[in-house]
Amino acid sequence: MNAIEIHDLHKSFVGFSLKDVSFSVPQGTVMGFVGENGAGKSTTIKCILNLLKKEYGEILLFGKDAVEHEIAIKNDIGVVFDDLHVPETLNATQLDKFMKKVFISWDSHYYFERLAQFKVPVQKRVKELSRGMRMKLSIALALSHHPKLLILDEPTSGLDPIIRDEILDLFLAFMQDERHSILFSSHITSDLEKIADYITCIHNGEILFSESKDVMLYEYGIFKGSKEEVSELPEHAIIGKRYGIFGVEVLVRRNNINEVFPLEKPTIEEIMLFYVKGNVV
Ligand SMILES: Nc1ncnc2c1ncn2[C@@H]1O[C@H](COP(=O)(O)OP(=O)(O)OP(=O)(O)O)[C@@H](O)[C@H]1O
Repeated sequence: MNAIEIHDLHKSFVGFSLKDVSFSVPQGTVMGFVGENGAGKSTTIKCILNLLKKEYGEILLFGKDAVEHEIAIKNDIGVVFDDLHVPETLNATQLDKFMKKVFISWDSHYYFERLAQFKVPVQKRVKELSRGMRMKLSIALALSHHPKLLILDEPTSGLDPIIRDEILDLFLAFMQDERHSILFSSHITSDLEKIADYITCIHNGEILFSESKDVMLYEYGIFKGSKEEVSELPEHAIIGKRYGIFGVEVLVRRNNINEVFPLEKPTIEEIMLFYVKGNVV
């Protein structure tokens, strides 16, 4: 089963639209969601959560229509945005009382255990917490009603590498249960390299690719050479080209290329850059 299934999602603002966005997050997997600033990641996530009304298209969560079954489904979802959206004057203990009223499955014991594990002070008001602490509190809040799906919109942005690593470990621990799934939007592709099973890339409101990370890293290769050498590559194998002072870099699919061409292994960031900025002419 798919935790998330999106078919032909369309949503317009003045000067921007999501155009027939389709992709799925299989249950038990982590989907990395990448794209430039303004590509449409948050808009897609807000449509999934019904915080924005879609114009057309279908969004299924655990096989059920996300709008029709919104209230029942919300109990199975934990959400982390890039900042904590709760009243700033409350502390973590007061937030526990509030969350008990929101979620029937709210687990105070589990919540305070996570806060102790993350070393989040429970009496400090939200506005007095550092950014890393706020994000850890946000994650404790998202996890403590025992969701099956986490939807994360840039949860590690602006955090130092040590806290980011701790937070990624929390998500990996969450994924120990094979029924759990994560949709993880991020600009930090190295984070996704660590935890994602699939990568979906959006550009100008359109999905460029949605593929298995391992397959991508195995199937794609970068050829570096002169213009003459590059002209010998079969056109249909070329996904993108970047011209530099020392020659041309070309992203290709390995199985379309003769073995005589030496290929380097790309990173997710490079694959994304070639798709978005790579000029094929
Ligand atoms: N409520 C809104 N009203 C009008 N335009 C909006 C609204 N929300 C988003 N947009 C526009 O939609 C486009 C996509 O924005 P979105 O926030 O989805 O991008 P993003 O991929 O999440 O970007 P970032 O990585 O910077 O967070 C942008 O051009 C943005 O200005």
